[in-house]
Amino acid sequence: MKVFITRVIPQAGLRLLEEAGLTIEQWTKKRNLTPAELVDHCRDADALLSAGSSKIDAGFLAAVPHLKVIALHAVGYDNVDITAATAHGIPIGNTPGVLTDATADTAFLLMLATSRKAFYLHKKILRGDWNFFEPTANLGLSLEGKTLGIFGMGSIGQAMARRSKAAYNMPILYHNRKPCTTAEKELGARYVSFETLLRESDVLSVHAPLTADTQDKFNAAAFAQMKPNAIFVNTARGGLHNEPDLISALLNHQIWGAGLDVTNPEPMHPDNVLLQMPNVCVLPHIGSATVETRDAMAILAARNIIAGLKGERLPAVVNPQVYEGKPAGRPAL
Ligand SMILES: NC(=O)C1=CN([C@@H]2O[C@H](COP(=O)(O)OP(=O)(O)OC[C@H]3O[C@@H](n4cnc5c(N)ncnc54)[C@H](O)[C@@H]3O)[C@@H](O)[C@H]2O)C=CC1
Ligand SMILES: O=C(O)C(=O)CO
Repeated sequence: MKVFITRVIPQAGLRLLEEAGLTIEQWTKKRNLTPAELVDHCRDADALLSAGSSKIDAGFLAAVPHLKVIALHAVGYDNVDITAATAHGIPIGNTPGVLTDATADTAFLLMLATSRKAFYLHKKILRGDWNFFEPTANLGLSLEGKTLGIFGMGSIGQAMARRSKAAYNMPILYHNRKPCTTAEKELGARYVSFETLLRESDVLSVHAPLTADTQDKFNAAAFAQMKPNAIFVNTARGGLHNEPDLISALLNHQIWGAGLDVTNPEPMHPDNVLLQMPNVCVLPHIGSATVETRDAMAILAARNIIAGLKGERLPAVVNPQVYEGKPAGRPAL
């Protein structure tokens, strides 16, 4: 049995696939696959391990309906047409939980770095602009006791809230599809409307998936309702904020700063005006990028592949509907 992998992934995951006796083909070029290349490489594959943002859409799935399983090296699955995959009976695996802490750390890092203009001031030194001490220069904002707003109080949102409350005693507001009793009991978090979240947050951190409902959720109208000293943090997906509207909001001082681990498109062009702004910090989508986390993601993705090829339920499945009313899979391994 063959698995095609769209990136080079950690050895920890490859080892599991090899031990399961699978033939492995990895895409090693330093560029994304074209849709046609992805189809070509999956024609003789039994499973796909997708690490990156390859579009797994209805057209791709119709071209390779024989795939027994698709495992994502990610928790986000906005690049997958889940309805089409389910219609083809293809289980989609992802990697929830194992990357929660690393990504929450990244959101916390961006909150702190942005509040103190850390990335800009570092570049100032590199430019030879560190001349003499001025009590009124290079000033940032304190976080102690400021209000943190979480948009999407799921695993990572709760982890970000936990860190921020522990570190700066920040009162927590959140907006979510439904109330989160865990966050309310543990952190005293308060469920509020989206509008209230915009109006009352001193730091607003985004942790919801990219969906039709959340696409461009943070647009000109949203930024106009935020506090002029507010910091916007996005470690979810770039598609949740409208970049031209964010740039305008920053230039017009409608919000104070922004910390982004995700942008749209990715990678961000080095000439992007956001990279010149003192109160903006941008990272290259490294939310889950620790050795330990990426190993854990690769292992979980490999376990999803192996289970799928055995016709067993995936350890982490996005579309459990594929198992409804289906006879136990024929062992393929
Ligand atoms: N920058 C990075 O490297 C990483 C980014 N991510 C992104 O973070 C997202 C969240 O990951 P997890 O916390 O593990 O997911 P999760 O499923 O635990 O939490 C997502 C939360 O968003 C809420 N939500 C969904 N739609 C919403 C809406 N329209 N309005 C308000 N809330 C809504 C859900 O109710 C849920 O509480 C992922 O979907 C992914 O896009 C995740 C890991 C790494
Ligand atoms: O897991 C995800 O959704 C990512 O963005 C990469 O870790």
